Amino acid sequence: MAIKRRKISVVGGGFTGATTALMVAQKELGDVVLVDIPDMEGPTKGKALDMFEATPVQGTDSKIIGTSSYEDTKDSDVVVITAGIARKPGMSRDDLVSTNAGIMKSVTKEVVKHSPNCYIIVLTNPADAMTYTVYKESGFPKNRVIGQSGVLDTARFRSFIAEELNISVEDITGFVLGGHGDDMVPLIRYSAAGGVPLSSLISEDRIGEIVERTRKGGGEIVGLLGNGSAYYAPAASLTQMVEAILKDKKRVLPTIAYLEGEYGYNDLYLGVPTILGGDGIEKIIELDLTEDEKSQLDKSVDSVRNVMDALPKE
Ligand SMILES: NC(=O)C1=CN([C@@H]2O[C@H](COP(=O)(O)OP(=O)(O)OC[C@H]3O[C@@H](n4cnc5c(N)ncnc54)[C@H](O)[C@@H]3O)[C@@H](O)[C@H]2O)C=CC1
Ligand SMILES: O=C([O-])CC(=O)C(=O)O
Repeated sequence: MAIKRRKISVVGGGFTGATTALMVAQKELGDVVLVDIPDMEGPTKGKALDMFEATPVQGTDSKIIGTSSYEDTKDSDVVVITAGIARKPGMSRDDLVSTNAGIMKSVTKEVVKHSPNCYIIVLTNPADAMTYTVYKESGFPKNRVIGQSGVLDTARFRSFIAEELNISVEDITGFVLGGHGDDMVPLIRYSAAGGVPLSSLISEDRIGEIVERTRKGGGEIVGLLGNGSAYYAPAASLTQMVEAILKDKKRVLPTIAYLEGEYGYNDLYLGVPTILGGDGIEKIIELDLTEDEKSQLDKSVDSVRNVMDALPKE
């Protein structure tokens, strides 16, 4: 049987969605379908066509189309959901909950109807609660519904550390746990530069400042942009996750995963270290936490549960 190209659909053709479509195509991970609402059909088609016209120059054979019809997404291997509203200065991610929960429900119905076997990656904020909403609405097994927060939060942390030490970003490893909010938990004990623990390279006070900047990393960009939120680093993070699944790379990446007892939490989507491969979240890695780390994680979980309490009830 002939080998078929992979198909990746990106729902929401705004800043993050369009940038993700471009990055996924640049990596030749498959053909890309960018979907938005009917009112946005023209701009969505225009963006996709513009990207497609870049492919001869870039030497990449990905087809890219824009559409408002889910028929075009039929039989996608991976669907990335970025649909919804983004925050503006003065807002928290949690202020988006009711509008975006409604959008998640309607989008998920269409995704499931047209691609019943796909892997779904959710970006839309508040990301932990939106991933939970998509999981419940889809009826998919938990390994096929994955949220994005930790790759981005860890990338921010790694960038700031690399800048501080003036060494390659590639040599910095780290993990950020917890909800995608201002009390996420960067795990210093598991962070290193070229394998050397951070605590022996940077003072405790300075690490504290970098942790704080990481926690507020999304807000820093919102403040600078003035009308919307980050999209280059979020799109790069989504692309890495799509690649991990489609190439069955079994990457160790922090993702928003469904917990059933892991870390002591139940019926909750939360950022934790996972193995991401050809079957989605193939494993949740349980790290030993100190009392202080666990209490920071509990605080982050309380924030996620508060947002979940604000989800529209059935
Ligand atoms: N989890 C994370 O790490 C991050 C999450 N985000 C979140 O991602 C979401 C998208 O952000 P941006 O792309 O910057 O926003 P944007 O406003 O540029 O794009 C959102 C797009 O979704 C579309 N849309 C709205 N309802 C839709 C529906 N029912 N079906 C299909 N498309 C629909 C809009 O027309 C718009 O084109 C926001 O909620 C933002 O907070 C953004 C960055 C990082
Ligand atoms: O800050 C926001 O609203 C968007 C986001 O989640 C991020 O950039 O981390």
